[in-house]
Formats: sequence, structure tokens, C-alpha cells
Amino acid sequence: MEVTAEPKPTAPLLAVQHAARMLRIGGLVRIENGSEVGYAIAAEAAMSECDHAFLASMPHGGTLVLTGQRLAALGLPIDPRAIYELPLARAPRTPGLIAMLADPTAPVDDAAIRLEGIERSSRPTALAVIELCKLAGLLPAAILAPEGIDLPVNIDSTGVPLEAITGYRRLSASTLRPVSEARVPLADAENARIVSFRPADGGPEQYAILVGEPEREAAPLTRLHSECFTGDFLGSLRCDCGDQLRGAIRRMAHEGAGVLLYLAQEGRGIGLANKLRAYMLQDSGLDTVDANHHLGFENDERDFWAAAAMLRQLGIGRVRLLTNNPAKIAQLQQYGIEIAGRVPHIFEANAHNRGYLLTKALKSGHMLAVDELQQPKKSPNGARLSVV
Ligand SMILES: Nc1nc2c(ncn2[C@@H]2O[C@H](COP(=O)(O)OP(=O)(O)OP(=O)(O)O)[C@@H](O)[C@H]2O)c(=O)[nH]1
Ligand SMILES: [Zn+2]
Repeated sequence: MEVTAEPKPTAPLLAVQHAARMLRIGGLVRIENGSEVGYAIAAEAAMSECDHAFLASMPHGGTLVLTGQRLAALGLPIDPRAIYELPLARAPRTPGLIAMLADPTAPVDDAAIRLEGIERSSRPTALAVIELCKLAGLLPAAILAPEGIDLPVNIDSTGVPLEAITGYRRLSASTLRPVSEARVPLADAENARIVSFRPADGGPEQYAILVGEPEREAAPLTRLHSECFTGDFLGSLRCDCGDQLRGAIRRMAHEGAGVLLYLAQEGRGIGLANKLRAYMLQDSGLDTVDANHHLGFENDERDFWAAAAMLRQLGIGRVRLLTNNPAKIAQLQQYGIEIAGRVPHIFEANAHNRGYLLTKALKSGHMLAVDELQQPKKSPNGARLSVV
């Protein structure tokens, strides 16, 4: 494959990367939307002395921005798909209490949770700061203050245009380019190569694993695999990712060819730290969907722009997709990749992941055999490919 030079980094993408980094370390970010400017810090990072000073400086006008999913989980009868703002003048302003509102794994003192004055928000800066928190791998909750607030003199802020945040995912995906390629014989597919891709903004690399010589015109067997550190690498039994990863490569080797995209979308896009929080919540009785909602996220925060862009870079416009997830099919189609067929990708459940798989089938519409998951047959251990 031809290796092309990396495109020039573009300013809006870099501004978002920089702002996301600042949010992660508790820094102050300035979201600029023409005449509307919002100063924000991430709720999760609102712990430092700088944040205490920032919080103390906003008796009026500052709000805590939370997602409807998080508030619905706290028991409020609101629209889970909307964004809400809680005026800080009427709510507790200590960092500990703010973190508690944002983070269901923090110790909770119900008496301290006061949500008077909370309102649905249509402010573009409020919507954008939630997206920026998600891009930063943080819980989707932030403190937002309007321009004109008395900022403590020693606090610097990092500016980012609002439209750079809202357009980031798509633009960043469109800049992915192959950087290097090498033969890597795999235990399950000796004739395999890995191609690395980088976006122009210094964001995470993504990889394509090519088994054999996939014929571009002939709708090669294709798998979009979302990164799962615990399942892929450590062999965690909480999910089916390890089986799906190795099983996809085995199947491609058996057919003689295929393409597996290894996508930087840990935890259905919420990141590993948040996935571990979701696991904590699942250990206290929530299922995988509700755990995401309690953290303030949607059930699935992934988009497959990057996958479509990588396929296009590889010259592949038509695929047979190995998946049980209808959303992957719909999104690839929406982004211009033709789906010539779906190939089921099901492995035997174990005692630790059966509930997870059942929830995916019942709540997320995954094409899995519900009866089999509800009434497991006695069968030997080990992965097996089966077709529904
Ligand atoms: N948030 C969250 N993510 C999880 C959990 N268990 C696994 N994951 C993540 O889910 C993703 C697995 O997705 P995939 O196997 O690519 O996709 P899928 O949606 O199951 O669809 P198919 O396997 O293609 O049918 C990985 O990023 C995992 O890290 C969980 O309990 N919570
Ligand atoms: Zn997994």
C-alpha cells in the first residue's frame, strides 16, 4: 500500500486537543462562540486550589452542567437526552459536593444533593462543554461561568472555538492517514499485516490488521473492533471482546482474507477509567446500559467516522461486516460504506459475561440468541463460532 505524507495539523483540531488536556488537569477552558464566551472546568477535576478560587469567584451566573442521563439516574423526571444547568448560587459550591453530583462512584450524602433551580439548557457553550469532557475521557459534567466573571488574577485560560469542539470527531477522522505498514505473522493468521493510521491533531493512532490480500472490489470480510484493554489484552471474562478479536482473525485466516480495524474506542467510547467506574456500578447491581447512564453517558458513545475513513484510505468501499450490532451497520452505511452482508459474530457466554450479553440483546438490540443466554446449555468450555 502506498504510504502518504501526514497532512498538516489544523488549528481547530489542535485547539480541541489542547483544551481537552487542560480540562483533564483541572485547567480553565474558554469556549468561544462569537459574543458568547463560557469559562469551564471539569467537575471531575474540580479539586485543586485553582478550582476553589474559581468557584469562590462566581457567586452569581455560574452553573454546573450535567447530562439528562445523570439527572434521570438521580431520580429526576427529566429528558435523559437533554443537557441541564444547575445554578451554583443556589447549590453547594464545594468541589467535593460537585464531584459527588457528577460521579455516582463517589461516596454519596443524599442530604447534600440539592438541585433547586435546575433547568434544561439550550446554551451552545453548555452543550459544547459536555462534548469536550467526553472527548477528554472525563465524566460529562462541568462548571460553566459566563464572561464577566471575576477571575482570580493568577488563573490562565485556554481558548477553543465552539465549532471546533462540535466538529472535532468528524474532522479528526477525515485527517487519518496511513503512516507505516509491516508484516506481523499472528498465531491465528500467519499472513497478516498491520497498518498504522494517525490523525493530523496528535490524537490516538488507530490500526488496520489485514489478513491475506483482501480484494477491495469483492466486499472483504471486515470487523470493526473497539479497543478493550481488559478483554483483548488481559483476557477479562466480563465481556466477549477477547473471543471476538481472536475469533475474527481466525475466521479471516480461514476464509483467506479480511480486514480488522482496531479502533481507539475503549469502553464503548467512554475510556478505560470510566469503564472501570461502570464496572463498579455493575458490581452493585446495575446492568451495562444503566451503569453508563448513571455516569452521565449515553449507552454507546462511539461513532464510526474513523472506521469509514480508514476503510476509504484502504480503498475499500464495500464490506461484509462481522457483527451483531445493528448500529455499526447503520453508521457505516451512513458514512458511505456499502454493506454487502452481515456475518454474525457470536461466542459462547460464560458465567461472568452472560448478563452483559443478555442486556446487549434485550436493551441495545444486538442480534444475539436471547433464549440461549437465558437458558445456557451445558457445553464444553472454549470459544465457538455459532450462527443465529
Ligand atoms: N461502557 C462499557 N463498555 C464496555 C463494557 N463491556 C465492554 N465494553 C466495551 O465495549 C466495546 C466492545 O464493543 P464491540 O465488541 O466492538 O462492539 P459491540 O457493540 O459489542 O458489537 P459487535 O461485537 O460488533 O456485535 C469495547 O470498547 C469494550 O471496552 C461495559 O460494561 N461498559
Ligand atoms: Zn471487552
